Amino acid sequence: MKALSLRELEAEAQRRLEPGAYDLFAGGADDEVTLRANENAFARLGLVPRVLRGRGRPQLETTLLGCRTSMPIVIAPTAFHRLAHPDGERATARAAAAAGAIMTVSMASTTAIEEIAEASAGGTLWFQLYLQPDLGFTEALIRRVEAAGCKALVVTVDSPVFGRRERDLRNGFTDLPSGLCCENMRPAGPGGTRGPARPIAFSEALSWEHIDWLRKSTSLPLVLKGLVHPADAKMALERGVDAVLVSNHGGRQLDTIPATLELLPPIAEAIGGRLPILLDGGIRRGTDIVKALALGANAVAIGRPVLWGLAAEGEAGVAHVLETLRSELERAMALCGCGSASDVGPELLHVSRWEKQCRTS
Ligand SMILES: Cc1cc2nc3c(=O)[nH]c(=O)nc-3n(C[C@H](O)[C@H](O)[C@H](O)COP(=O)(O)O)c2cc1C
Ligand SMILES: CCCCC(=O)C(=O)O
Repeated sequence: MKALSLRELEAEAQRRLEPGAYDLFAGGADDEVTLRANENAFARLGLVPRVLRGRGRPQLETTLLGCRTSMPIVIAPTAFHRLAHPDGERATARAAAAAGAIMTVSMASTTAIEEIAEASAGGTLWFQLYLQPDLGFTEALIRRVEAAGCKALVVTVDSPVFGRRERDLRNGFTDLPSGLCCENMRPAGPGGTRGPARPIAFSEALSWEHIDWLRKSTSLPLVLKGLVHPADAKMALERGVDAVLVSNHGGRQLDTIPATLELLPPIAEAIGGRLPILLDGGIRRGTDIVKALALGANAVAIGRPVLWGLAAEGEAGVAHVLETLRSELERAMALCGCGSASDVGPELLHVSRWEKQCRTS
């Protein structure tokens, strides 16, 4: 039987995965406060629909950074797809392309970007980058990514150091199993060969100057991933980036960051419509997407659900995730009286009486 919801799909994936791999995908940092907060925030915010607006079937197509997409749902970068399923990132890319959705390939993919691009066969790929202190290596990787046809660089800025994931420490999960590696981290060797994969470096020295350097190093649009402070959103505007992705890394980096949904309104205010805003963290239902759009996001990104689909059924599982969320979003918009994203606004959100009182007192 096909999973009816993304939550059912997670249960199916958990049955299929080694416990250590499940924990690696499911887990967060420290006490996992942020991990839980992301999903809970959606449940706490109510929707108050409009009726009798006669808007017809909701239209979900949209354009992000010049890329057409069938719906405002992007695949967030997640590492190690071949740990979820032997077909790995190729399967994800095929499912995304068939659904007309954008896939963000992780720098820590277990399949090389060129092979993912081949599997994607004309689908839209973005590439996620951890800026490496070795700028020569970073630049060579950017050239690789451009040559493979990726349409944007998603630069992750929330990881000056790696978060502490206690499930992995408890499970002794420190390395990928033999035969798997971060294929994009293999520098070019002589005669078209590739050397052994380098470890991904996390650097506390990264600064806005590196973003300026990146801006000059590529003509690809730049998305900053992992912004949660409105002051940083203003900096992003000044530095000429092309979009921001409001993210707390799915609760895997700094624990106790509030839910991304709660952090979105001040960021949307700071950006003031001048850049597209994406949000990730805890999106599991079509109604979650309506809430993110109502608070100012142009699109959302999904991380773990894609891994659950992949683990459960490979390409067909990822296709099922995308189709489930697409149809849930369409139904939720119809039930809210919305014919397109432009109908989705804060008037649909329920601000409880006690919240109003807290704000005014
Ligand atoms: C297993 C796993 C691996 C991840 N790998 C990366 C990564 O390589 N690069 C990155 O920027 N974010 C990575 N993320 C964070 C996701 O891009 C995204 O921010 C997060 O998963 C969104 O939350 P969700 O899983 O609740 O949808 C990873 C998340 C998970 C769960
Ligand atoms: C070295 C791979 C990093 C993947 C990542 O970002 C995550 O697990 O959250």
